[in-house]
Amino acid sequence: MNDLLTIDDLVVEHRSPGRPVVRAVAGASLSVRPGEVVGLVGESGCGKSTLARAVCGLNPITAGSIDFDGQPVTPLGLRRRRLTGIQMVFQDPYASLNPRRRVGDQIADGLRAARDTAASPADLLERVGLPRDFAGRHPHEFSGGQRQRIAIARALAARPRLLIGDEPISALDASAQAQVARLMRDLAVESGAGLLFISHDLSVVRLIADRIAVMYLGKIVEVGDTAEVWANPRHPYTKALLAAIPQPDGLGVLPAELPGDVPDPANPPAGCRFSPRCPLVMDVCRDKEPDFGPVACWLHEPK
Ligand SMILES: Nc1ncnc2c1ncn2[C@@H]1O[C@H](COP(=O)(O)OP(=O)(O)OP(=O)(O)O)[C@@H](O)[C@H]1O
Repeated sequence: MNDLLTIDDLVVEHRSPGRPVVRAVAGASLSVRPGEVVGLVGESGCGKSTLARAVCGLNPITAGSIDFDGQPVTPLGLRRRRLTGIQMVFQDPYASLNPRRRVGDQIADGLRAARDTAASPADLLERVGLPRDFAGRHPHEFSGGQRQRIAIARALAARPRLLIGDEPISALDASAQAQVARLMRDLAVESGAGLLFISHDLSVVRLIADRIAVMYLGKIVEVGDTAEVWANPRHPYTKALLAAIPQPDGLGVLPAELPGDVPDPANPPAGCRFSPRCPLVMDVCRDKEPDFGPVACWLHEPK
């Protein structure tokens, strides 16, 4: 099946006056097929949001390309973006929903964008597991999990072919996290849309994703089928992320044997970006960047 989304060697830089250029995405490649759920994981600051925003046309591309449905994605206005069939669900549903408007009216915006006259906001609320009569209420009347369901209903109303969740569960209570993640997966798959699900929480991504892509300092360092990556992580960074999961004080915390913080993307290390923190570092790692997939590590160079 053809890809719905193809990201090829994407570079996205942030430039602000008087500050060094931040290469937040530094040559990342990734694809999503229709009906496929791809989980994008990595620590805070590794460039996940910048990548997602570039896919939506919200961040200009410095180099490389993004194709959606065979067409290049370029920075677009909101109206055009709706028409392209990409919808995003953000981390904080309270910030992304308008507090002054009834939720039914906000969902109706999406239905209008898709020129959908058959469905009603109440139908969408039902699809995300909420009572139909919530349509007349305002966002502040709901819990975080309910608000995120409303944001998902609004996104779905526009009939996206690609749904992007940018840390959509990280602001929710633990009890709501897996439910909301599963809901996004079920609704995307049911409608044949692709889902790019961004999270620093590998254990939730494991529950819903067909494939996992691991990002480190602007690069995808490993991509593979979820079960395979989970059972046999190959990049030392993926291993470290997985090893961090059982820690009781939170997920995504690197284990003690991995030294140092994530380096500054404005001043990345030479060679492999992970080399200063890698327990298996070799000489070649400090000299040459491993610019290949599916595992960008000199220990796993393709033959
Ligand atoms: N508008 C901006 N101007 C300058 N630097 C930016 C801007 N937005 C992001 N950055 C920097 O780019 C890098 C990647 O940020 P990004 O938000 O994409 O990462 P992330 O993985 O999504 O992190 P988080 O999970 O914390 O949102 C970070 O170093 C961040 O400080």
